[in-house]
Amino acid sequence: SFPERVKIVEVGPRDGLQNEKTIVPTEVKIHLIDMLSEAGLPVIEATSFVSPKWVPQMADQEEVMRGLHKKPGVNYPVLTPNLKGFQAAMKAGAKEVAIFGAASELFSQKNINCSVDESLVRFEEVMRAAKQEGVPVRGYVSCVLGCPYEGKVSPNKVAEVAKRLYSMGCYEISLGDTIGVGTPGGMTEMLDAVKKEVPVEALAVHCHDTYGQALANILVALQNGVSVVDSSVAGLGGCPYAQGASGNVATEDVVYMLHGLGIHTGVDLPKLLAAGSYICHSLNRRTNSKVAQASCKL
Ligand SMILES: CC(C)(COP(=O)([O-])OP(=O)([O-])OC[C@H]1O[C@@H](n2cnc3c(N)ncnc32)[C@H](O)[C@@H]1OP(=O)([O-])[O-])[C@@H](O)C(=O)NCCC(=O)NCCSC(=O)C[C@@](C)(O)CC(=O)[O-]
Repeated sequence: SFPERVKIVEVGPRDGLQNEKTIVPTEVKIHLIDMLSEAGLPVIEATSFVSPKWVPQMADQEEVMRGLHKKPGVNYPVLTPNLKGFQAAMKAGAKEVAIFGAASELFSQKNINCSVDESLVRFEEVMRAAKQEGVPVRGYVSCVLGCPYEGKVSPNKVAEVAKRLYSMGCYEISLGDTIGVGTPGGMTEMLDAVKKEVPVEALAVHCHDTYGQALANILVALQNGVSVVDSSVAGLGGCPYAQGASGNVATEDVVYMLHGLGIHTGVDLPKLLAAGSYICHSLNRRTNSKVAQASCKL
């Protein structure tokens, strides 16, 4: 059986754009976020407070936060890898943050320049500060179904990192198939291990679509009781520290599948398609959403 309602976490403005080679103008990012909120998305990850030397595309994080038109009832979380990022996010008016760890040592080193254990110490600092400010924190675990540097990742390692993030106070744990290598069997095995440590109500899946497996993996996650799905409008994206990782599953395709299953999302598909078309036009690139491609031909 499937959940009646699924919360979609739109990560296009952050995960989708962070890897674009040419700097996307701040006003384009803001307009995209506003179109996504108008389309009914309840959570839009807006930007990240990371080092501009590491991810130049996110260097305008403060302007984005100040420029977007906050729609009542919509959350605009931002990534914060450390206390410095958290403090900058608070100054820019963020009301929710996300910390991002990994189930793979090498990925952690490449992505945030520290070991998994060191990252958890940094995240504890962010968590303490967030608790003081009453700010909810989401936790990511990357490489849950494979790592670009280590290959296979053990479901037990994923469960251990997820548990640590949950125990420190993350209200939701997003399980990232960073390079989109997973298949439904691997997703089931990984979720079985994680569900022993973290209640399924607190889990989200974050699937990249590199091998075309994302919708199948999401379907399996829904059958396992997961009711939060991350996705990216037009299937934008890729992680700058995961070579060859293509975009997230397209939000349009997730919404189409969910609505087809009779699952409520609150998202208006035509408005979402318009947001996807806007950003593809601005970036001069083709959409990765099959639903958007099909809708253009209709
Ligand atoms: C984490 C650090 C900062 C460590 O980087 P570091 O070099 O180890 O940090 P440091 O503390 O030694 O500081 C070095 C310099 O960075 C500055 N700095 C330090 N912190 C910040 C900050 N928060 N904001 C702005 N500046 C910062 C700091 O002030 C200093 O500046 P300098 O003195 O050289 O001028 C770095 O590795 C970094 O920024 N990494 C970015 C990683 C990233 O954004 N990756 C993509 C997102 S994760 C992802 O896409 C996966 C996900 C979430 O989508 C899920 C999935 O698909 O799996």
